[in-house]
Amino acid sequence: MMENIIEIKNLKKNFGSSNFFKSKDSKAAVDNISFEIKKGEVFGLVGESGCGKSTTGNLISKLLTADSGEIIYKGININGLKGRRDLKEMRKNIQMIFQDPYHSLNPKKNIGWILMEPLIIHNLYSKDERRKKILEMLEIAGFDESFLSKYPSELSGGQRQRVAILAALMCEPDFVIADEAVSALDVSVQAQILNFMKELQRKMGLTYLFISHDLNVVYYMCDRIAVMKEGQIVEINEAEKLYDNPKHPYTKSLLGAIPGKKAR
Ligand SMILES: Nc1ncnc2c1ncn2[C@@H]1O[C@H](COP(=O)(O)OP(=O)(O)OP(=O)(O)O)[C@@H](O)[C@H]1O
Repeated sequence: MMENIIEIKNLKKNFGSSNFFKSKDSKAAVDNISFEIKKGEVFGLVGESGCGKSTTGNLISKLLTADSGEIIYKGININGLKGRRDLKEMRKNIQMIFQDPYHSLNPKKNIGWILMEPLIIHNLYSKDERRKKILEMLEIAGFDESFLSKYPSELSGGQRQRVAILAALMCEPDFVIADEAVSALDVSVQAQILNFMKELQRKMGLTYLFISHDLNVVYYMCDRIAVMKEGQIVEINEAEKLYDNPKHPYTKSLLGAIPGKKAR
């Protein structure tokens, strides 16, 4: 039995700012969801725009604070975590990759700086070791050393996303939340980035929460998939089973919207 790296229990987030303004039927963005992700798994979260996928990712990474529920990461409820040191340690171990590498990379800094920064923030390694680590990561991405002095504006969209991914992985997290990680890229580049993420997963023993509105992309990447609708999870199953034999009408309608279901 594989152990769980994360367990989500009855997680809830309502953006209504105060009880006074909250109408009775205001819907929670994340409405009492529960699921668990096993160590080494790629777990997909799929659903239409506005269903609460990003909010879920942001709650788990603690960019947002949940109203209620538990986020149990390696046995500890991080929803209740307040201490600065505990939070910092958690932020090292749980990293996010976002949709838009144009905005997530600092345009004024070169790639060497961008990859060095996380190591400095978390005070990891000596100077020499940092350089070694950066070169090691560059090699995995297929970049040579000259890349370090380049600026984000000199890179293609796919190269930028690779750099953003490397930056997220510099501190060797074990759990990575990828929120629409390939949605901003040309279709021709998407597969390369997905394969790159798979390769990194194998090499670094990562677990992914992979968020996307694109069921084909999720199917390609994931071991198990949760389908989200209006803040709730309506179905969770192994990717193959969910794709071939959807149970919930909403999953069926999502699949029905795919012109030609792709094989993986
Ligand atoms: N910071 C916020 N303040 C108020 N409402 C928000 C905020 N963030 C999200 N929402 C609302 O919460 C709901 C869920 O949004 P969320 O971004 O999580 O959905 P999503 O499935 O990720 O969609 P998308 O892919 O379009 O981002 C939406 O109704 C959205 O308008």
